[in-house]
Amino acid sequence: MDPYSLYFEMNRAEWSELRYSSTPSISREEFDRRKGFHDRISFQEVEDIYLPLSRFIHLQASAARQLHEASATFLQHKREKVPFVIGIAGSVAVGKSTTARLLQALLSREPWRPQVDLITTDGFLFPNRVLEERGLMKRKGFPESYDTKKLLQCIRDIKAGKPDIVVPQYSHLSYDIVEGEAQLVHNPDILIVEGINVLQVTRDAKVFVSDFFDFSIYVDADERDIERWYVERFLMLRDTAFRNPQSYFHRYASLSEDEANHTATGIWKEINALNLRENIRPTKGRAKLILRKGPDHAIERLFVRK
Ligand SMILES: Nc1ncnc2c1ncn2[C@@H]1O[C@H](COP(=O)(O)OP(=O)(O)OP(=O)(O)O)[C@@H](O)[C@H]1O
Ligand SMILES: CC(C)(CO)[C@@H](O)C(=O)NCCC(=O)O
Repeated sequence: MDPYSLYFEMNRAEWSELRYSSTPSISREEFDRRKGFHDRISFQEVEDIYLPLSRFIHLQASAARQLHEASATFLQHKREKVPFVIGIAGSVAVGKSTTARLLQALLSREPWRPQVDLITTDGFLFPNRVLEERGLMKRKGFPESYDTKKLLQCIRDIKAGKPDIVVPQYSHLSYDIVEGEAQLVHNPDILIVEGINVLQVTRDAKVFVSDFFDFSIYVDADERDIERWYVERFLMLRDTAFRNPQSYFHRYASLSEDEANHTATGIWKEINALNLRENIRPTKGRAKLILRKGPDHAIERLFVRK
């Protein structure tokens, strides 16, 4: 079975042609001004890939709103604001957070000025205390390490338009849930849910997070490239965040480059690569859009569900 037969395949050149029908554009000045808007993403990448993508999602959201209005009129019900929910899945270190933050910024610039909120499923990991009790500290990111019931309830409530939904927060610095900290989601126009597990289904559940998605994206790349990005990020963190005594990985700050390489490769192989193969990559074919990156993070091919 060809897993891609359900998709329109487009290469970078074909996709980037779409930017000519994609308003509003963004100037170099605005791009430079909005630091943090793009992390390490190049202006070219935003112009060629992410502007048409924002436009494409805007189109999907508008169509969903129109359909909702038509249904409400037909049913003689008052129409309500229903958030358009987008899931972003993919491996650890493939660039989900970066893609999610950029899309959040671009979508909120669309002419209808939607309120776009972004949450990550990291906040639904069990706290380390629970993971330790259950012997799951080396299974962080695997399905059993998440409070999936709580995650489902939260997405369901947001999709139902309930106000002030509380999303727990995870800190990569302390490598744990931050007790007493929360993000409040107040009935946004668009909600982006980013996380390795957002397209997962389990045999024992009857409802899945993706049942509440209107659109979904899988960020894909060659496993060897993702491993390299993971190790590069680890090395970068060794020189920055790990230096902070509050960091769970503070002990890694004093590693030599070779030792850090070895440690990061070990964590990748023992935890994240296993999870990618067993639980994350098998969900790729459930996404409405697959973004396929090349070795330098540039998107080379896109697969859009027919
Ligand atoms: N488009 C891009 N261009 C250049 N670098 C990028 C791009 N996207 C991500 N990166 C880099 O790749 C690394 C991983 O990115 P990011 O943190 O967004 O991944 P993630 O999938 O959210 O990871 P995790 O699941 O571990 O939180 C980071 O060092 C980031 O700066
Ligand atoms: C929090 C997750 C699971 C997902 O973002 C990931 O970043 C993680 O911590 N994985 C466990 C192994 C590691 O430390 O990379």
